[in-house]
Amino acid sequence: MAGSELPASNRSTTISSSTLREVKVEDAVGMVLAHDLTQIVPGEFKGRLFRKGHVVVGEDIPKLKDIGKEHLYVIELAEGDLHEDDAALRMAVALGGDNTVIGEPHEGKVSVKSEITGLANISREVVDGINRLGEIALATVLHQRVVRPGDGVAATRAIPLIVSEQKVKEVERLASEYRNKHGIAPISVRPLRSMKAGLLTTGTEVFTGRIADKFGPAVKAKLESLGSVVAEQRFAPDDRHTIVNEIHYFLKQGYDMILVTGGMSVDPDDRTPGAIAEAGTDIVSYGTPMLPGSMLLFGYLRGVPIFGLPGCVMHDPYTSFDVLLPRVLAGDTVVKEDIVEMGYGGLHRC
Ligand SMILES: Nc1nc2c(c(=O)[nH]1)N[C@H]1C(S)=C(S)[C@@H](COP(=O)(O)OP(=O)(O)OC[C@H]3O[C@@H](n4cnc5c(N)ncnc54)[C@H](O)[C@@H]3O)O[C@H]1N2
Ligand code: MOO
Repeated sequence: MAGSELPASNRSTTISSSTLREVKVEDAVGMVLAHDLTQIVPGEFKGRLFRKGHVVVGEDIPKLKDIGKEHLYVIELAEGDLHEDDAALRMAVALGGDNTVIGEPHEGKVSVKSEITGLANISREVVDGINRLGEIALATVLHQRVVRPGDGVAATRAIPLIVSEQKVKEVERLASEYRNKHGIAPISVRPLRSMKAGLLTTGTEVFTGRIADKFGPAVKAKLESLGSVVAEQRFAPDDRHTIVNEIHYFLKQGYDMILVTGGMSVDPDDRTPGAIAEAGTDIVSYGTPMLPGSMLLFGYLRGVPIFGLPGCVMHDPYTSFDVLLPRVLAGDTVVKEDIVEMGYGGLHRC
């Protein structure tokens, strides 16, 4: 029942059986705003100028005109329809789970934020299924991304001002189907365990003191930023036998993880991959399809995760180590297919 032939002040639109009636801003004094109104001043401000529920007063009129509003809506919601804020909120409540917190509706949007440092668990299947429905939108970070307290993990949004409740019920159905099947919400954050690592730094140039060690501080900082520690660091020359012995020493100490740095590439003095294998490691992969970090080795030595860390981990903030370390800390068993999948989207720097 769109009435475009009527004067603007009387114009109304019907969505499902709800009605949106347009009122000229000059006639809107005393009226309650039906939704948040946004102002954008590039480089200065983007946000809510007026909040849903605000009662319009005379001095609002020039401000409303400044943001391009000549008319405001009066909403008469029909049974079975939802206001954008309520739709976005119900979606977020249905989707958000462990270690997430849901924000207040804002301009038809609700954010789901992380409460902890952890690994985002995002079901791509659920996200795509929801975005196929139309009229509603769900944007998320990538699955397995490290998030910090307060980081956004997802945001829900209603596209029109009024959304059929059926759409939201379908979101709720998809979310609860996922929860029943996987025992976790489709959008959640998995905590990281605190692990103690043994760190072996190889390289004759470092062992003999020709150059100062730069790997130790870098690896310690990476672990500490995720709540773990390097419990002990030791040094070895580029000698396979010594490296094997040092790895076995760490194993005996009962550390949760063993890290070996340097000597991971193609030179004759690069003894680390051979030594890790000789120590008895079940190698999941030597080589990862990600740059930087392509020469990384990952395996398990009697169940203990062991990494061979190539040179770039020393100086690059985001390498294959920064992808795999949080997976290990989250308690995942890393398999070959996890490594295979790192190549798609894995080019960060070369
Ligand atoms: N021809 C090829 N060259 C390179 C390849 C390749 O496949 N073919 N791979 C490249 C990649 S990727 C990496 S990463 C680097 C280095 O790999 P390595 O792990 O073998 O590193 P190193 O040879 O042991 O050392 C390289 C460089 O870094 C210095 N270093 C090592 N450890 C320390 C330390 N603890 N503190 C300070 N500095 C350290 C070392 O002295 C060397 O200057 O290889 C590429 N090349
Ligand atoms: O393993 Mo290299 O570290 O890709 O740069």
